[in-house]
Amino acid sequence: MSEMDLDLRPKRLAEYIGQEEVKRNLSVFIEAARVRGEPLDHVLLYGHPGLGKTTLAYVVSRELNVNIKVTSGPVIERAGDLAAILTNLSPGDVLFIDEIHRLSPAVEEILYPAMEDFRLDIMVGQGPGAKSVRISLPRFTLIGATTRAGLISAPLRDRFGVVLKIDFYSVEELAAIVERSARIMGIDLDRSGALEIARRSRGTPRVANRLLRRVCDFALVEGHSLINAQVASRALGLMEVDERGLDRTDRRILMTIIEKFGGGPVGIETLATALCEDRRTLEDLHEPFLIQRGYLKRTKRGRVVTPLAYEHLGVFGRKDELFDS
Ligand SMILES: Nc1ncnc2c1ncn2[C@@H]1O[C@H](COP(=O)(O)OP(=O)(O)OP(=O)(O)O)[C@@H](O)[C@H]1O
Repeated sequence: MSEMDLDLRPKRLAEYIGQEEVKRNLSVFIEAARVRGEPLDHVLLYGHPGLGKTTLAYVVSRELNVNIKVTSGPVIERAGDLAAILTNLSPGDVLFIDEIHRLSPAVEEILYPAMEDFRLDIMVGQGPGAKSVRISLPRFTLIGATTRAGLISAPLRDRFGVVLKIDFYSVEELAAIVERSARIMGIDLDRSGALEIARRSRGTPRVANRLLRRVCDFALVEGHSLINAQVASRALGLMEVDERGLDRTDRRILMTIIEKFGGGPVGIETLATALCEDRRTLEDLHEPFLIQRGYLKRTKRGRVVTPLAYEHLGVFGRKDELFDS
């Protein structure tokens, strides 16, 4: 992550835009932990990539006035890696594990007693001489993040006292995020420009800030000192982000289902192969947005495009047979 991203991150709960219910819940739990002088209960955050889960974990640690250690599921390969991280925490610290659903079963196993009783049971040595050693840990708060709560094993999920869903943002909230970022970056952006970027940001702050930067590059090269709706719209048009926020890949996904698979249903693996895209990219980055906006449906037999997709792409054909009869 670049320095810029870190600078744009809100530092306090009050600066974190949107997610009102999540913030309300967290502030109560944070306050209660503070009054009791105890660490915050373990928190599981779930939501699509780029919605600000990592940002929120930093905010929570700052509100608690403790250190945060950041890692991710795939990085912790062996039980020993996790043991090293846990034994280095100070009392009250936050441990943030991104993509927590990707922890290996062996690592998950040692995480359970660490979360529940703040102890580690590890095997030392091999063969008949091997013995289990118990180490007590400082009381810490685990914040786990995952793209889908369903990907997490039930025993792990049950050990989180607080489970919070981070949702897509509204256009108004994204406009506020873009305006805040523009202020920090010293960019002249008016309300119409902010709304134009927000509308095309697929409900996601990470996308909003990325589009803001690209629009800004465009304005610089074209010599516009102020970013308004017109400048933003032209720049986003050149980037092939359409007025409903679909990018080239989104349109390619819908078009491929229509042209190669008669509108669907088609399985995700087959679709990924036809598109030469990684299945995870499709599932994590494109599908949730297309489904949420009603362009795509997930059925038992695979993915199906909706009449809205045909309409948006200006394609006619199977639509009538499929949906109107
Ligand atoms: N609720 C918010 N309010 C204000 N700014 C936000 C908010 N959420 C995210 N941002 C901004 O959006 C930028 C992009 O978010 P970023 O990609 O860092 O999210 P993230 O926390 O890594 O997401 P996730 O962990 O959910 O994938 C951040 O630098 C931050 O400035």
